[in-house]
Amino acid sequence: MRFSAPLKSNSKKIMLLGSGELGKEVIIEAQRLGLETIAVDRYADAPAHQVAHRSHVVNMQDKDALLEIIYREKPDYILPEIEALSIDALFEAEDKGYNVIPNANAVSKTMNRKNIRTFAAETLGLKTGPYEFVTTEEGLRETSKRMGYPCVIKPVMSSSGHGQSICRSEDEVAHSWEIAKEARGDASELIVEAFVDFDYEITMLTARNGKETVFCEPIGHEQRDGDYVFSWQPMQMSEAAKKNAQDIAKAITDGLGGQGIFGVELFVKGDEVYFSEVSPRPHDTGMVTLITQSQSEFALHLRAVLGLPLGFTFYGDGASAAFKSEVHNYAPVVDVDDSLFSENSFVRVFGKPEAHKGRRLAVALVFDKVEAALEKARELITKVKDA
Ligand SMILES: Nc1ncnc2c1ncn2[C@@H]1O[C@H](COP(=O)(O)OP(=O)(O)OP(=O)(O)O)[C@@H](O)[C@H]1O
Ligand SMILES: NCC(=O)N[C@@H]1O[C@H](COP(=O)([O-])[O-])[C@@H](O)[C@H]1O
Ligand SMILES: [Mg+2]
Repeated sequence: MRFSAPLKSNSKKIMLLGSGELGKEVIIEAQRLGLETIAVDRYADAPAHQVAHRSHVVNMQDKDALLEIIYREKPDYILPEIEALSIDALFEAEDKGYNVIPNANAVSKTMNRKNIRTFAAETLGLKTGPYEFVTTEEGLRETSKRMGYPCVIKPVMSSSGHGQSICRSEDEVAHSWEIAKEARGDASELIVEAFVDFDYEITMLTARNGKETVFCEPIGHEQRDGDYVFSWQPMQMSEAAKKNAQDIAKAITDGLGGQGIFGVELFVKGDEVYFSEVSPRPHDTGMVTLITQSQSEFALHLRAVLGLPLGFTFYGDGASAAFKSEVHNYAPVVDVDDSLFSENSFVRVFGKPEAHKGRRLAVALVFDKVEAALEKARELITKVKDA
Protein backbone atom coordinates (compact mmCIF):
# COMPACT_ATOMS: atom_id res chain seq x y z
CA MET A 1 0.00 0.00 0.00
CA ARG A 2 1.18 3.54 -0.76
CA PHE A 3 1.11 6.03 2.11
CA SER A 4 0.90 9.76 1.44
CA ALA A 5 1.68 12.61 3.81
CA PRO A 6 -1.05 14.50 5.65
CA LEU A 7 -2.16 18.05 4.74
CA LYS A 8 -1.50 17.59 1.00
CA SER A 9 -3.89 17.52 -1.93
CA ASN A 10 -3.37 13.73 -2.19
CA SER A 11 -3.66 12.95 1.56
CA LYS A 12 -5.86 10.12 2.81
CA LYS A 13 -8.22 11.51 5.44
CA ILE A 14 -10.06 9.84 8.27
CA MET A 15 -12.84 11.57 10.19
CA LEU A 16 -13.67 10.36 13.67
CA LEU A 17 -17.23 10.98 14.91
CA GLY A 18 -16.76 11.00 18.67
CA SER A 19 -13.36 11.94 20.10
CA GLY A 20 -12.99 10.25 23.46
CA GLU A 21 -10.19 8.09 24.84
CA LEU A 22 -10.76 5.30 22.32
CA GLY A 23 -10.70 7.71 19.40
CA LYS A 24 -7.54 9.34 20.70
CA GLU A 25 -5.68 6.04 20.30
CA VAL A 26 -7.20 5.53 16.84
CA ILE A 27 -5.96 8.96 15.75
CA ILE A 28 -2.47 8.24 17.09
CA GLU A 29 -2.38 4.99 15.07
CA ALA A 30 -3.67 6.78 11.96
CA GLN A 31 -0.96 9.39 12.23
CA ARG A 32 1.64 6.64 12.47
CA LEU A 33 0.56 5.68 8.94
CA GLY A 34 0.65 9.22 7.61
CA LEU A 35 -3.11 9.71 7.42
CA GLU A 36 -4.68 13.13 7.81
CA THR A 37 -6.94 13.11 10.85
CA ILE A 38 -10.08 15.07 11.69
CA ALA A 39 -11.73 14.62 15.09
CA VAL A 40 -15.33 15.64 15.74
CA ASP A 41 -17.21 15.68 19.02
CA ARG A 42 -20.01 17.55 20.77
CA TYR A 43 -17.67 19.42 23.11
CA ALA A 44 -14.34 21.22 22.72
CA ASP A 45 -10.91 19.82 23.60
CA ALA A 46 -12.05 16.20 23.67
CA PRO A 47 -9.17 13.69 23.98
CA ALA A 48 -8.91 12.92 20.23
CA HIS A 49 -9.27 16.63 19.34
CA GLN A 50 -5.97 17.14 21.11
CA VAL A 51 -4.03 14.81 18.80
CA ALA A 52 -5.83 15.25 15.46
CA HIS A 53 -4.75 17.57 12.65
CA ARG A 54 -8.11 19.35 12.84
CA SER A 55 -11.01 19.26 15.23
CA HIS A 56 -14.64 20.33 15.08
CA VAL A 57 -17.33 20.78 17.70
CA VAL A 58 -20.69 19.76 16.25
CA ASN A 59 -24.02 18.47 17.50
CA MET A 60 -23.53 15.07 15.88
CA GLN A 61 -27.19 14.15 16.38
CA ASP A 62 -28.14 17.04 14.08
CA LYS A 63 -28.27 15.61 10.56
CA ASP A 64 -27.57 18.87 8.71
CA ALA A 65 -24.74 19.91 11.04
CA LEU A 66 -23.06 16.52 10.68
CA LEU A 67 -23.43 16.42 6.91
CA GLU A 68 -22.12 19.97 6.61
CA ILE A 69 -18.86 18.99 8.31
CA ILE A 70 -18.57 15.76 6.28
CA TYR A 71 -19.06 17.60 2.97
CA ARG A 72 -16.67 20.33 4.01
CA GLU A 73 -13.88 17.91 4.99
CA LYS A 74 -14.54 15.18 2.38
CA PRO A 75 -12.91 12.35 4.40
CA ASP A 76 -11.94 9.05 2.74
CA TYR A 77 -13.11 7.15 5.82
CA ILE A 78 -15.73 8.11 8.41
CA LEU A 79 -15.20 6.28 11.73
CA PRO A 80 -18.11 6.49 14.20
CA GLU A 81 -16.68 6.41 17.72
CA ILE A 82 -19.84 6.82 19.80
CA GLU A 83 -23.44 5.72 19.38
CA ALA A 84 -25.26 9.06 19.64
CA LEU A 85 -24.97 10.14 15.99
CA SER A 86 -27.46 11.16 13.32
CA ILE A 87 -27.83 7.88 11.49
CA ASP A 88 -29.69 9.65 8.68
CA ALA A 89 -26.56 11.70 8.04
CA LEU A 90 -24.46 8.52 7.82
CA PHE A 91 -26.90 6.87 5.39
CA GLU A 92 -26.94 9.98 3.23
CA ALA A 93 -23.14 10.28 3.26
CA GLU A 94 -22.82 6.60 2.33
CA ASP A 95 -25.30 7.08 -0.52
CA LYS A 96 -23.11 9.89 -1.81
CA GLY A 97 -20.12 7.52 -1.91
CA TYR A 98 -18.49 8.15 1.48
CA ASN A 99 -16.97 5.14 3.22
CA VAL A 100 -18.66 4.80 6.61
CA ILE A 101 -16.89 2.27 8.87
CA PRO A 102 -17.92 -0.50 8.98
CA ASN A 103 -21.06 0.62 7.07
CA ALA A 104 -24.08 2.80 7.87
CA ASN A 105 -26.40 -0.17 8.24
CA ALA A 106 -24.13 -1.82 10.85
CA VAL A 107 -23.88 1.47 12.75
CA SER A 108 -27.64 1.84 12.62
CA LYS A 109 -28.24 -1.70 13.87
CA THR A 110 -25.74 -1.53 16.72
CA MET A 111 -26.69 1.93 17.98
CA ASN A 112 -30.15 0.68 18.85
CA ARG A 113 -30.62 -2.31 21.12
CA LYS A 114 -33.88 -3.27 19.47
CA ASN A 115 -32.27 -3.47 16.04
CA ILE A 116 -29.20 -5.43 17.09
CA ARG A 117 -31.01 -7.76 19.47
CA THR A 118 -33.70 -8.72 16.97
CA PHE A 119 -31.09 -9.07 14.21
CA ALA A 120 -28.90 -11.35 16.37
CA ALA A 121 -31.66 -13.45 17.93
CA GLU A 122 -34.38 -13.48 15.28
CA THR A 123 -32.53 -13.07 11.97
CA LEU A 124 -29.27 -14.88 12.78
CA GLY A 125 -30.68 -17.24 15.41
CA LEU A 126 -27.95 -16.54 17.97
CA LYS A 127 -28.55 -17.48 21.58
CA THR A 128 -29.53 -14.54 23.83
CA GLY A 129 -31.39 -14.26 27.10
CA PRO A 130 -35.16 -13.53 26.98
CA TYR A 131 -36.04 -9.89 26.15
CA GLU A 132 -39.01 -7.63 25.41
CA PHE A 133 -39.48 -3.98 24.46
CA VAL A 134 -41.73 -1.42 26.18
CA THR A 135 -42.66 2.23 25.63
CA THR A 136 -44.71 3.05 28.75
CA GLU A 137 -44.28 2.77 32.50
CA GLU A 138 -47.33 0.53 32.64
CA GLY A 139 -45.83 -1.70 29.94
CA LEU A 140 -42.61 -1.83 31.92
CA ARG A 141 -44.50 -2.91 35.03
CA GLU A 142 -46.32 -5.72 33.24
CA THR A 143 -43.32 -6.91 31.28
CA SER A 144 -40.89 -6.99 34.18
CA LYS A 145 -43.43 -8.92 36.24
CA ARG A 146 -43.79 -11.46 33.45
CA MET A 147 -40.01 -11.59 32.93
CA GLY A 148 -39.40 -12.04 36.68
CA TYR A 149 -37.02 -10.25 39.02
CA PRO A 150 -34.26 -9.31 38.86
CA CYS A 151 -34.43 -8.04 35.29
CA VAL A 152 -32.22 -5.55 33.49
CA ILE A 153 -33.82 -2.42 32.04
CA LYS A 154 -32.05 -0.28 29.44
CA PRO A 155 -32.98 2.48 27.02
CA VAL A 156 -32.80 1.16 23.44
CA MET A 157 -30.23 3.82 22.65
CA SER A 158 -27.53 4.66 25.18
CA SER A 159 -24.04 3.57 26.25
CA SER A 160 -21.66 3.12 29.18
CA GLY A 161 -24.54 2.18 31.47
CA HIS A 162 -26.37 5.51 31.16
CA GLY A 163 -30.06 5.01 31.96
CA GLN A 164 -29.59 1.33 32.79
CA SER A 165 -30.74 -0.40 35.99
CA ILE A 166 -31.36 -3.78 37.56
CA CYS A 167 -34.93 -3.99 38.77
CA ARG A 168 -35.25 -6.35 41.73
CA SER A 169 -38.93 -6.09 42.59
CA GLU A 170 -42.16 -4.45 41.50
CA ASP A 171 -41.46 -1.64 43.99
CA GLU A 172 -38.40 -0.63 41.97
CA VAL A 173 -40.14 -0.34 38.59
CA ALA A 174 -40.94 3.37 38.97
CA HIS A 175 -37.33 4.08 39.91
CA SER A 176 -36.02 2.12 36.89
CA TRP A 177 -38.41 4.10 34.69
CA GLU A 178 -36.92 7.35 36.05
CA ILE A 179 -33.32 6.16 35.66
CA ALA A 180 -33.99 5.27 32.01
CA LYS A 181 -34.53 8.96 31.27
CA GLU A 182 -30.81 9.51 31.83
CA ALA A 183 -30.12 7.71 28.54
CA ARG A 184 -27.38 9.00 26.31
CA GLY A 185 -29.46 8.77 23.17
CA ASP A 186 -33.09 7.72 23.08
CA ALA A 187 -35.18 6.62 26.06
CA SER A 188 -38.55 6.52 24.28
CA GLU A 189 -38.33 2.73 24.18
CA LEU A 190 -36.75 0.36 26.70
CA ILE A 191 -35.53 -3.21 26.51
CA VAL A 192 -36.37 -5.44 29.43
CA GLU A 193 -33.93 -8.34 29.65
CA ALA A 194 -34.13 -11.34 31.92
CA PHE A 195 -31.09 -11.31 34.20
CA VAL A 196 -28.56 -13.77 32.77
CA ASP A 197 -26.85 -15.52 35.67
CA PHE A 198 -23.56 -15.92 33.80
CA ASP A 199 -20.30 -17.34 35.18
CA TYR A 200 -18.32 -14.57 33.48
CA GLU A 201 -18.56 -12.16 30.58
CA ILE A 202 -16.12 -11.42 27.78
CA THR A 203 -15.42 -9.14 24.87
CA MET A 204 -14.34 -10.99 21.74
CA LEU A 205 -12.47 -8.43 19.67
CA THR A 206 -13.01 -9.41 16.05
CA ALA A 207 -11.37 -7.66 13.11
CA ARG A 208 -12.40 -7.88 9.44
CA ASN A 209 -10.30 -6.41 6.64
CA GLY A 210 -12.39 -7.54 3.67
CA LYS A 211 -10.29 -10.71 3.20
CA GLU A 212 -10.06 -12.39 6.59
CA THR A 213 -11.48 -12.29 10.10
CA VAL A 214 -9.18 -12.50 13.14
CA PHE A 215 -10.00 -12.81 16.83
CA CYS A 216 -8.03 -11.45 19.75
CA GLU A 217 -7.68 -13.55 22.89
CA PRO A 218 -10.92 -13.25 24.88
CA ILE A 219 -11.04 -10.32 27.29
CA GLY A 220 -12.68 -10.88 30.68
CA HIS A 221 -14.18 -7.88 32.43
CA GLU A 222 -15.95 -6.64 35.49
CA GLN A 223 -18.72 -4.06 35.20
CA ARG A 224 -20.14 -1.75 37.82
CA ASP A 225 -23.37 0.17 37.16
CA GLY A 226 -23.25 -0.91 33.52
CA ASP A 227 -19.74 0.45 32.96
CA TYR A 228 -16.44 -1.40 32.87
CA VAL A 229 -14.00 -1.10 35.80
CA PHE A 230 -11.48 -3.93 35.23
CA SER A 231 -10.56 -6.02 32.19
CA TRP A 232 -8.00 -8.77 31.66
CA GLN A 233 -6.70 -10.85 28.79
CA PRO A 234 -6.84 -13.73 28.16
CA MET A 235 -9.96 -14.89 29.96
CA GLN A 236 -9.52 -18.60 30.68
CA MET A 237 -12.33 -20.43 28.89
CA SER A 238 -13.07 -24.06 28.09
CA GLU A 239 -12.23 -24.96 24.48
CA ALA A 240 -15.94 -25.47 23.79
CA ALA A 241 -16.93 -22.06 25.21
CA LYS A 242 -14.15 -20.32 23.29
CA LYS A 243 -15.22 -21.99 20.05
CA ASN A 244 -18.86 -21.02 20.67
CA ALA A 245 -17.78 -17.46 21.40
CA GLN A 246 -15.75 -17.24 18.18
CA ASP A 247 -18.61 -18.76 16.16
CA ILE A 248 -21.04 -16.15 17.51
CA ALA A 249 -18.52 -13.35 16.92
CA LYS A 250 -17.99 -14.54 13.34
CA ALA A 251 -21.73 -14.80 12.68
CA ILE A 252 -22.60 -11.36 14.01
CA THR A 253 -19.66 -9.59 12.35
CA ASP A 254 -20.32 -11.34 9.02
CA GLY A 255 -23.95 -10.33 9.43
CA LEU A 256 -23.02 -6.69 9.94
CA GLY A 257 -20.30 -6.71 7.29
CA GLY A 258 -17.77 -4.02 6.38
CA GLN A 259 -14.21 -3.49 7.58
CA GLY A 260 -12.90 -2.62 11.04
CA ILE A 261 -12.73 -4.08 14.52
CA PHE A 262 -15.79 -5.08 16.53
CA GLY A 263 -16.16 -5.68 20.28
CA VAL A 264 -18.54 -8.62 20.62
CA GLU A 265 -19.93 -8.75 24.17
CA LEU A 266 -20.84 -12.23 25.36
CA PHE A 267 -22.08 -13.85 28.57
CA VAL A 268 -20.71 -17.32 29.37
CA LYS A 269 -22.25 -20.02 31.56
CA GLY A 270 -20.40 -23.33 31.44
CA ASP A 271 -19.90 -23.98 27.74
CA GLU A 272 -23.00 -21.96 26.80
CA VAL A 273 -22.42 -18.53 25.27
CA TYR A 274 -25.08 -15.81 25.05
CA PHE A 275 -24.83 -12.85 22.70
CA SER A 276 -25.31 -9.53 24.53
CA GLU A 277 -24.33 -6.68 22.20
CA VAL A 278 -21.59 -5.53 19.82
CA SER A 279 -19.66 -2.32 19.17
CA PRO A 280 -18.69 -1.78 15.51
CA ARG A 281 -15.42 -0.15 16.68
CA PRO A 282 -12.79 -0.57 19.41
CA HIS A 283 -14.16 -1.43 22.84
CA ASP A 284 -13.35 0.16 26.20
CA THR A 285 -12.51 -3.22 27.79
CA GLY A 286 -10.05 -3.70 24.90
CA MET A 287 -7.77 -0.94 26.17
CA VAL A 288 -5.90 -3.82 27.82
CA THR A 289 -4.51 -4.62 24.34
CA LEU A 290 -2.38 -1.46 24.64
CA ILE A 291 -0.12 -3.57 26.85
CA THR A 292 -0.76 -7.17 25.73
CA GLN A 293 -0.54 -7.09 21.93
CA SER A 294 2.02 -6.00 19.34
CA GLN A 295 -0.93 -4.40 17.52
CA SER A 296 -3.51 -2.97 19.91
CA GLU A 297 -7.22 -3.03 19.07
CA PHE A 298 -6.74 0.53 17.79
CA ALA A 299 -3.93 -0.45 15.42
CA LEU A 300 -5.94 -3.46 14.25
CA HIS A 301 -8.95 -1.22 13.62
CA LEU A 302 -6.87 0.97 11.33
CA ARG A 303 -5.35 -2.01 9.55
CA ALA A 304 -8.79 -3.52 9.05
CA VAL A 305 -10.22 -0.24 7.75
CA LEU A 306 -7.35 0.12 5.27
CA GLY A 307 -7.54 -3.53 4.20
CA LEU A 308 -4.06 -4.30 5.55
CA PRO A 309 -3.02 -7.74 6.90
CA LEU A 310 -4.21 -8.40 10.46
CA GLY A 311 -1.30 -10.44 11.85
CA PHE A 312 -0.15 -9.55 15.35
CA THR A 313 1.56 -11.10 18.35
CA PHE A 314 -0.08 -11.62 21.71
CA TYR A 315 2.81 -10.60 23.96
CA GLY A 316 1.28 -12.09 27.10
CA ASP A 317 -1.28 -11.65 29.86
CA GLY A 318 -2.34 -8.29 31.21
CA ALA A 319 -5.04 -6.29 32.92
CA SER A 320 -6.53 -2.81 32.82
CA ALA A 321 -8.33 -0.72 35.45
CA ALA A 322 -10.43 2.36 34.72
CA PHE A 323 -9.98 5.45 36.86
CA LYS A 324 -13.24 7.32 37.33
CA SER A 325 -13.45 10.77 38.82
CA GLU A 326 -15.11 11.30 42.19
CA VAL A 327 -15.64 15.03 41.75
CA HIS A 328 -16.78 17.73 39.38
CA ASN A 329 -13.87 19.81 38.17
CA TYR A 330 -13.39 22.24 35.27
CA ALA A 331 -9.61 21.74 35.45
CA PRO A 332 -9.23 18.08 36.34
CA VAL A 333 -5.98 16.81 37.78
CA VAL A 334 -5.29 13.08 37.88
CA ASP A 335 -2.85 12.31 40.68
CA VAL A 336 -0.95 9.15 39.71
CA ASP A 337 1.38 7.50 42.20
CA ASP A 338 4.90 6.97 40.82
CA SER A 339 4.58 3.21 41.46
CA LEU A 340 2.37 2.99 38.36
CA PHE A 341 5.35 3.84 36.21
CA SER A 342 7.14 0.52 36.56
CA GLU A 343 8.75 -2.07 34.29
CA ASN A 344 5.41 -3.81 33.78
CA SER A 345 2.78 -1.10 34.28
CA PHE A 346 1.85 2.30 32.97
CA VAL A 347 -1.04 4.71 32.84
CA ARG A 348 -2.80 6.54 30.02
CA VAL A 349 -4.32 9.88 31.03
CA PHE A 350 -7.04 10.86 28.55
CA GLY A 351 -6.85 14.63 29.11
CA LYS A 352 -10.63 15.17 29.33
CA PRO A 353 -11.23 18.89 29.82
CA GLU A 354 -13.88 18.46 32.49
CA ALA A 355 -14.41 15.87 35.21
CA HIS A 356 -17.64 14.76 36.78
CA LYS A 357 -18.48 11.99 39.16
CA GLY A 358 -18.10 8.64 37.42
CA ARG A 359 -16.39 10.03 34.30
CA ARG A 360 -13.48 7.88 33.17
CA LEU A 361 -10.30 9.98 33.09
CA ALA A 362 -7.45 7.47 32.87
CA VAL A 363 -6.61 3.79 32.61
CA ALA A 364 -3.94 1.77 34.43
CA LEU A 365 -2.33 -1.08 32.48
CA VAL A 366 -0.39 -4.01 33.91
CA PHE A 367 1.61 -6.72 32.11
CA ASP A 368 1.82 -9.91 34.19
CA LYS A 369 0.16 -13.31 34.50
CA VAL A 370 -3.59 -12.66 34.52
CA GLU A 371 -4.29 -13.15 38.22
CA ALA A 372 -1.26 -11.15 39.33
CA ALA A 373 -1.97 -8.47 36.73
CA LEU A 374 -5.54 -8.09 37.86
CA GLU A 375 -4.57 -7.98 41.51
CA LYS A 376 -1.95 -5.35 40.75
CA ALA A 377 -4.38 -3.35 38.58
CA ARG A 378 -6.90 -3.36 41.45
CA GLU A 379 -4.23 -2.14 43.82
CA LEU A 380 -2.67 0.42 41.49
CA ILE A 381 -5.96 2.05 40.58
CA THR A 382 -6.46 2.96 44.25
CA LYS A 383 -3.27 5.00 43.85
CA VAL A 384 -4.84 7.17 41.16
CA LYS A 385 -6.88 10.03 42.61
CA ASP A 386 -8.54 13.29 41.76
CA ALA A 387 -6.32 16.10 42.96
N1 LIG B 1 -29.41 -9.33 30.80
C1 LIG B 1 -28.34 -9.15 31.60
N2 LIG B 1 -28.08 -10.03 32.59
C2 LIG B 1 -27.03 -9.86 33.43
N3 LIG B 1 -26.19 -8.82 33.37
C3 LIG B 1 -26.40 -7.91 32.40
C4 LIG B 1 -27.48 -8.01 31.47
N4 LIG B 1 -27.42 -6.97 30.62
C5 LIG B 1 -26.37 -6.24 31.02
N5 LIG B 1 -25.76 -6.78 32.05
C6 LIG B 1 -24.54 -6.26 32.73
O1 LIG B 1 -24.45 -4.85 32.50
C7 LIG B 1 -23.31 -4.57 31.67
C8 LIG B 1 -23.61 -3.43 30.70
O2 LIG B 1 -24.65 -3.79 29.85
P1 LIG B 1 -24.61 -3.39 28.31
O3 LIG B 1 -23.33 -3.85 27.73
O4 LIG B 1 -25.84 -3.90 27.67
O5 LIG B 1 -24.68 -1.81 28.45
P2 LIG B 1 -23.91 -0.61 27.78
O6 LIG B 1 -24.45 0.60 28.40
O7 LIG B 1 -24.01 -0.76 26.32
O8 LIG B 1 -22.43 -0.74 28.18
P3 LIG B 1 -21.16 -0.32 27.28
O9 LIG B 1 -21.56 0.85 26.42
O10 LIG B 1 -20.16 0.01 28.33
O11 LIG B 1 -20.82 -1.55 26.51
C9 LIG B 1 -22.97 -5.87 30.98
O12 LIG B 1 -21.62 -5.90 30.57
C10 LIG B 1 -23.30 -6.87 32.10
O13 LIG B 1 -22.30 -6.90 33.08
N1 LIG C 1 -18.43 2.22 26.39
C1 LIG C 1 -18.25 3.18 25.37
C2 LIG C 1 -16.94 3.95 25.59
O1 LIG C 1 -16.12 3.61 26.41
N2 LIG C 1 -16.73 5.02 24.81
C3 LIG C 1 -15.60 5.89 24.95
O2 LIG C 1 -15.86 6.87 25.93
C4 LIG C 1 -15.95 8.15 25.33
C5 LIG C 1 -16.98 9.04 26.00
O3 LIG C 1 -16.48 9.38 27.25
P1 LIG C 1 -17.25 10.46 28.18
O4 LIG C 1 -18.55 9.81 28.53
O5 LIG C 1 -16.34 10.63 29.35
O6 LIG C 1 -17.41 11.71 27.35
C6 LIG C 1 -16.23 7.89 23.87
O7 LIG C 1 -15.86 8.99 23.05
C7 LIG C 1 -15.39 6.66 23.64
O8 LIG C 1 -14.02 6.96 23.50
MG1 LIG D 1 -21.87 -3.23 26.77
